Amino acid sequence: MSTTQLVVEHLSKTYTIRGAEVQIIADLTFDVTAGEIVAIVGPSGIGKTTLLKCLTGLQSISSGTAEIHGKPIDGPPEEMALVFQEYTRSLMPWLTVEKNVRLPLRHLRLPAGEADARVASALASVGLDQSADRFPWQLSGGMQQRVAIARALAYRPEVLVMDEPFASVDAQTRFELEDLCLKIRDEFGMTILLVTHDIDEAVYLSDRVVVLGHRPAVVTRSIDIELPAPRDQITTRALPEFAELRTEIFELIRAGAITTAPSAAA
Ligand SMILES: Nc1ncnc2c1ncn2[C@@H]1O[C@H](COP(=O)(O)OP(=O)(O)OP(=O)(O)O)[C@@H](O)[C@H]1O
Repeated sequence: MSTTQLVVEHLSKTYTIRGAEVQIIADLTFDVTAGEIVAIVGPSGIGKTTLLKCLTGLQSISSGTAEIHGKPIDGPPEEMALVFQEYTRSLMPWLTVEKNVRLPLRHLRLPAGEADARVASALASVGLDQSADRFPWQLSGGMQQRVAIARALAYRPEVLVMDEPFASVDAQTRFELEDLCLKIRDEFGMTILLVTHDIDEAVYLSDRVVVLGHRPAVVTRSIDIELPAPRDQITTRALPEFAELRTEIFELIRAGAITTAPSAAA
């Protein structure tokens, strides 16, 4: 039976910019089921990162609600872990890979041996078990992003939230990291919520794509991606349905493009 995990109702967000109230997000309503991969897409500057910040408690919600398992989100929920695009800024360069992955476990007060087991298993899941003693700056960009993902995995969140996680790596590494996401979801039953600019990535990875558009932002469409599983970088992307979904989403994003600069709320 599917369980609704995250419920967003009439969420709006207003920033104060140069003394004026500017509404960025207007009245967003959607939910996420446990174990789903949901991609949020939309034109640049629409408010995708702002939405993730509201859902992860890093920014306050101006009105409406976001709840995880029925609990209002009003600070970083312990059920979530976040992976950002900028892995160079999220990893501690003076700590080894192993110590970076262990870092968020400190406050969980795990029984002896449990932290070691989680770190070892997370590093093995991302294929970095041989690199535990190296430092982030000794690794490639793709490997560093794997460390950031391993750190989130070791924490065992129910929901993994990622903001353009693969934007800074080369195309081949990007495909590998996308497949790693699918593997993580299958292995750990984790829910994944990600923002991406890459429409093909959104279609390839997701069970559902939520398209944001207009200013202030609304959900212009929530599209179920019913492509067959298991997904495969070559055969899935070659399917006619894949091309149809890509075109549909591209047109929705174009139609929802922001045509005016942010302006003060009425
Ligand atoms: N802390 C803040 N204070 C004031 N305005 C902000 C703040 N953060 C973002 N904004 C503004 O909110 C709008 C949405 O920004 P946001 O980064 O959420 O968009 P985005 O869709 O993630 O953009 P992109 O696709 O380019 O990364 C932009 O106009 C941005 O300048």
